[in-house]
Amino acid sequence: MLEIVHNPKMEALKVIKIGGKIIENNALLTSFLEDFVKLQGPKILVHGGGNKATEIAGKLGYETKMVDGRRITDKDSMEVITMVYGGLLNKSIIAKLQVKGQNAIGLCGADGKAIISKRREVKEIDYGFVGDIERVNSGFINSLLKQNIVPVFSAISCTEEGVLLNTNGDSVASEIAIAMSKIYETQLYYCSEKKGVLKNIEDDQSVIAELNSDNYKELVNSKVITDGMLPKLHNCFQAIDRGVLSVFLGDAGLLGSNSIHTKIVE
Ligand SMILES: Nc1ncnc2c1ncn2[C@@H]1O[C@H](COP(=O)(O)OP(=O)(O)O)[C@@H](O)[C@H]1O
Ligand SMILES: CC(=O)N[C@@H](CCC(=O)OP(=O)(O)O)C(=O)O
Repeated sequence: MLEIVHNPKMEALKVIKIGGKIIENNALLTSFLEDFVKLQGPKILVHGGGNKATEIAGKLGYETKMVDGRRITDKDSMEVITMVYGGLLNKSIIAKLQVKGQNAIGLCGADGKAIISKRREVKEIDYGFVGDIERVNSGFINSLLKQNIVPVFSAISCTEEGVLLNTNGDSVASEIAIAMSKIYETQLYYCSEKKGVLKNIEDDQSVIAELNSDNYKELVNSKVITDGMLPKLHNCFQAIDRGVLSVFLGDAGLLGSNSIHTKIVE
């Protein structure tokens, strides 16, 4: 594995991802955004919104199919995704941040050619318009940070040919954090409905304080870690292996003081 030497002279950057279960709960979203606004220094927000996309698709008469926590995204679903993630959710979050005095700009991967991806190859499953990230335009993102504008990314990337692709929000956050690590000492935070990785999914207090890759593999094999937590933790360890200084998982209160959480360690 590549040895990563952190440069203490680099400025700190925080990349924070919030899941759809926080966005759809107004009280949770408001208290999260209050903590987010209070964070000093450069910061980037990434948001999901899977549940809202499923709800709106249902109202339009489209059925949603998920495989291993990933959405099968046909042409109709991709139109819903673009409207819901890139429009409704992204712009609502921006409006809430502006009211709290935080200047922010809402983006998807096509804006500023920020996140370029490739359509996922069809193997056993055809995921449709789903993208795997190839590169992140760290220079463009940094130009926004230097103007004290907070970039807020939805979970949409774009191919070189200009095709918008639905992209896992956790992967968007980790790939941005990895790319920005060349310029900043980057910390990555995943805020979801649970306080962290749980030893027992039935017990919300059973948070594992520190998780390394060996414990992680054991917990996957013993099926303690399942569903959306699988791709999330894969992204966490990718980030740590590829230059991100630290990674934390917690709930909507993760940015507040004294919150219980899981720290990913090497
Ligand atoms: N061991 C575990 N600890 C915590 N959550 C887990 C665990 N195993 C599975 N999960 C599930 O993973 C979910 C988090 O993933 P996901 O739904 O993709 O988050 P989000 O959409 O909020 O980013 C939790 O809500 C929980 O249902
Ligand atoms: C390819 C894929 O599955 N993309 C996700 C992107 C949204 C997301 O990640 O939302 P949460 O963080 O709320 O789960 C989806 O459409 O559900």
